Amino acid sequence: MVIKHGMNSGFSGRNYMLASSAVFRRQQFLIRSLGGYTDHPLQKRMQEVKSIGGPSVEADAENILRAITPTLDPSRHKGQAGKIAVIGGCREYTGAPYFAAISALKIVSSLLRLIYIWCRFVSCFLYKRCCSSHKSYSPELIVHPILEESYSVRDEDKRLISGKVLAEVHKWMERFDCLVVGPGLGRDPFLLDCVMEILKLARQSNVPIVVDGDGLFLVTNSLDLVSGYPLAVLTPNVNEYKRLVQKVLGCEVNDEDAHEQLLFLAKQIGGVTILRKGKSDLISDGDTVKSVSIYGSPRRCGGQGDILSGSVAVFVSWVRRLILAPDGDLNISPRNPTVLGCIAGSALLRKAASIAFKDKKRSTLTGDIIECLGRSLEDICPASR
Ligand SMILES: NC(=O)C1=CN([C@@H]2O[C@H](COP(=O)(O)OP(=O)(O)OC[C@H]3O[C@@H](n4cnc5c(N)ncnc54)[C@H](O)[C@@H]3O)[C@@H](O)[C@H]2O)[C@@H](O)CC1
Ligand SMILES: Nc1ncnc2c1ncn2[C@@H]1O[C@H](COP(=O)(O)OP(=O)(O)OP(=O)(O)O)[C@@H](O)[C@H]1O
Ligand SMILES: [Mg+2]
Repeated sequence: MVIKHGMNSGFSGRNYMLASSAVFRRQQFLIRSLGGYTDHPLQKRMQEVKSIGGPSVEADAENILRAITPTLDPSRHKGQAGKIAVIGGCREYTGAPYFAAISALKIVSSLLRLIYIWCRFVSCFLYKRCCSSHKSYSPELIVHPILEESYSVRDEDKRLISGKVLAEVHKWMERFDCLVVGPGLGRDPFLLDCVMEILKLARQSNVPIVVDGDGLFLVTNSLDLVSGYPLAVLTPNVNEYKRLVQKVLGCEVNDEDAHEQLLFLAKQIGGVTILRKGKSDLISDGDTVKSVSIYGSPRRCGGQGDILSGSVAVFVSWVRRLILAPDGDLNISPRNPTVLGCIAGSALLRKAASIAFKDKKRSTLTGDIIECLGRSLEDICPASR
């Protein structure tokens, strides 16, 4: 089987050798772990996935979601539906990475159990608090409390500590199907330096990355981290988008020409995929613009963006697997997985939000929406199909 490269064209010399061997190892790993993923409906779903490029700006989101979602197959074992890592969390924001991780876990149901959260490690006391809060939210989450903030580390120890963090992440990197970077990460400079190295490592290993929350603060100030990487997805909210537009385009957000501006922004960042969250979610990879306007919820409780980032990560990894499947069509543009994943993630979240709102009205909270993810998925893509 021939696998097309070309996703890391920015590497040269020794870096290229290192990167390409990491890419090769990772592709081999993905193919090995695809066992059981070559079900008969795969061909049909591949055809459906290819039909995304229609002329309409409004995406055929529910059909895309159905085409991407693997059938439930008793012959599969845990982890075969994908492994997602969420890198985020700090003393203030323990909720955000949890929302992202539990959403990914709920969507893949019993097929995925390996979710990793890297949350900040400040001291034994905070380590216990941060770690135990995640564990008590859900014992199914696997938590790696390894990140630290500046004030808990002496200057002379910083190199050593960041080396240890990277070594720990490196052990797992090639097994991940997607990283979510940034929910509740905070803005501590030392912490962000470590995450910067993790992003570089993910890119060298060809792992898709969904950047959200404070991860967007980081990449907006260091665009090289994602620029030209087709497996990067940025999911800015209204403030994060404004900062991105100001930094990259040097102007203000223009809602009159929202589609053109988004297209240009994605192009300027070298073809990354941007999902601009709002009344309609707008998605562009610099080549095309799609929108998802499925009715959601008028309630704007904090945490819906975190659900979205976890959902997008799952769908991006599923499209990638479809593309890399031994019987799959490897000619699909490498950019497509991220656009398709964004469309599906957005559709799922918005439908879940609308179901939750019907029941809870003004008291709808993020937890209520997470509880409706299963029904949302079932409504669009029944488990019995
Ligand atoms: N329950 C939770 O733990 C939640 C945490 N969240 C996290 O909260 C963080 C902020 O997200 P928002 O959507 O509020 O971000 P926004 O950028 O929309 O708003 C944050 C506001 O606070 C300011 N700000 C934040 N940190 C600052 C700092 N260190 N120095 C100066 N100004 C600062 C920003 O400039 C902005 O005005 C993200 O990491 C996000 O993931 C949200 O996801 C909501 C849920
Ligand atoms: N005005 C709106 N009307 C309807 N839906 C919206 C609106 N704004 C956002 N959404 C939906 O809510 C989801 C989350 O977007 P939001 O702007 O709340 O993200 P966020 O601020 O990053 O959230 P978080 O609090 O998790 O950080 C989006 O996917 C979008 O579908
Ligand atoms: Mg957010």
